[in-house]
Parts: sequence; structure tokens; C-alpha cells
Amino acid sequence: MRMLLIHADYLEYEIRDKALKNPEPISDEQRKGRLDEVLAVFISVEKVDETNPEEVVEEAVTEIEDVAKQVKAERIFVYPFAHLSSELAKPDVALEVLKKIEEKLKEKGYEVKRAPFGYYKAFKLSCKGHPLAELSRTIVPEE
Ligand SMILES: Nc1ncnc2c1ncn2[C@@H]1O[C@H](COS(=O)(=O)NC(=O)[C@@H](N)CO)[C@@H](O)[C@H]1O
Repeated sequence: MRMLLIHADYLEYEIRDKALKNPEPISDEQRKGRLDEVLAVFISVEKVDETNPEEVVEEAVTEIEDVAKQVKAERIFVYPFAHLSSELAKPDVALEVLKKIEEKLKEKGYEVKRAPFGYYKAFKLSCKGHPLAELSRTIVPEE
């Protein structure tokens, strides 16, 4: 898994077109989304993650929470992003991993949004620019 973590004044998105034949079904209210004072986490789920998705979810949540505590972010935006890796996991595995990350972060008390999966989206992001505002993490499941 590859993650790009951006501490931002806001992240907002708007659905444009389908990027997959069968994207995640969404409600009208999910066609747009915005969070202010947010840790935006752009995630590419990778093929290697398919060997142990549960472990990758646990490690991703640990890494995300670690950064959220460092930058004092209470809101997290989980954003599916297929451009951090050339070895992407299958969409059905990727979606399940992203849903589990969202669920576990909510259980930990964070306000969490997850951008819809399988769509081309317009987005605006306002990075805060402090030294910890742009971080990346790579997670590989144990053999
Ligand atoms: N492994 C993945 N990790 C994260 N997001 C993914 C993954 N696979 C698919 N997606 C989601 O599905 C969208 C399209 O994925 S994609 O790999 O770019 N595929 C396409 O663009 C297709 N139009 C051609 O393959 C992405 O924008 C993202 O929302």
C-alpha cells in the first residue's frame, strides 16, 4: 500500500464520471464532499496487499493515527487514489481495504469521510505547508 498524507485547511471533491465499469454505488449527497482542518490520506492499495489485507489495514490505521496525532488532526479524509503505484490491487479488494480503514478510524473517534471509489473526481486541496504537512508511507504485508 502507498499512502500520501497531506495536512490541509480543506479537501473537497466532486464526482465527475465513472472510472470503473462498476464503481461503488453512491447517494446524491456523496456526489460532493468537503472536510476542513483535515488530514487527507491518498491511498493506492497494491497487489501485494491482497496476500494479507487485514494486516495492511491494521498497519495503515496505525500509521495514519500516528501522523494525525503529530499534526493534531481530528478529521481524516480517506481518498482512493490509483496513481501512487503501478501495481494496483483488484478494485474489490481495494474497496474493502479502504472501507475497513474508514471504519477503524471512526472506532478510534476520528471524524472520517471516504471519497467514493471508482469515479473520476475533481478535487481542491489546501495544504498547510508546515514541515509535517506532506508525508508518505509504504506498507507491505509480512511474507
Ligand atoms: N487499487 C486501487 N487503490 C485505490 N483506488 C483504486 C484502486 N483500483 C481502483 N481504484 C479506484 O478506481 C478508480 C479507477 O481506477 S484505475 O485503476 O485508475 N482504473 C481506471 O482508471 C480505468 N478507467 C482503467 O483501468 C480510481 O480513481 C480509484 O477511485
